[in-house]
Amino acid sequence: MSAVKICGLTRPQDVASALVAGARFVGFVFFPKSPRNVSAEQAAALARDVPPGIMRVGLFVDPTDAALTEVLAKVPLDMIQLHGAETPARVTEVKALTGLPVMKAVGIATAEDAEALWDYGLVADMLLVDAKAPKDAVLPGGNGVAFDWRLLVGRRFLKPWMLAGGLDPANVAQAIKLTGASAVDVSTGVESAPGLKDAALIADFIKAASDA
Ligand SMILES: O=C(O)c1ccccc1NCC(=O)[C@H](O)[C@H](O)COP(=O)(O)O
Repeated sequence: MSAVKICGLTRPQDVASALVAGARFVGFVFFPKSPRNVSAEQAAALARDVPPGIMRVGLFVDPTDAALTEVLAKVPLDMIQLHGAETPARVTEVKALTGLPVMKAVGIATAEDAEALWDYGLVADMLLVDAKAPKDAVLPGGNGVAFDWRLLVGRRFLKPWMLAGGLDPANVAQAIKLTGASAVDVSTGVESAPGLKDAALIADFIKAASDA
């Protein structure tokens, strides 16, 4: 049974759908170019109704210290997700600055990309193994693109990790079986439109992940 993170939540009803269906992580995107971007005030309202034990994850892309501090002053987050080009040293800095666990996203397209997982595993608390963004993409993640999951077969990880990238209710069981992922992350695959989650797709996704 894999734990599920539903990322890019923007509406109270979507947070409720994720919680009712059994999500263990909920993600809020702080990246103005994203259709899933939320302000600190919006995120604070969304995060307030999340019960203890469910991880509230704030997703940032190459954030400044000031940006992190400003959001954390308003939003009760449990984990920081770094989804930009942050170096291992920056991951360490963000952990120290925020006092929160950090999950570092690593984009994978080739076996060489996957090698970076080792260095980030030395410093991050968790790894998000995601597809590398397409060259012309505006967003560094959340593009609904999958990578070749066979690149992970037999790979050892230094830290707990989540599989992401182009997952949906139809393919998540196969992805879990192939990679052995004990946690999975989805955004696009449970949306009716960018930034708008679909309750039935969320429920189908979590059931498929739980049954895998
Ligand atoms: O979702 C966004 O808009 C976004 C913007 C900038 C960086 C990352 C972003 N999303 C990442 C995620 O939602 C997930 O952590 C993951 O990559 C899954 O995305 P998807 O392929 O859409 O399921």
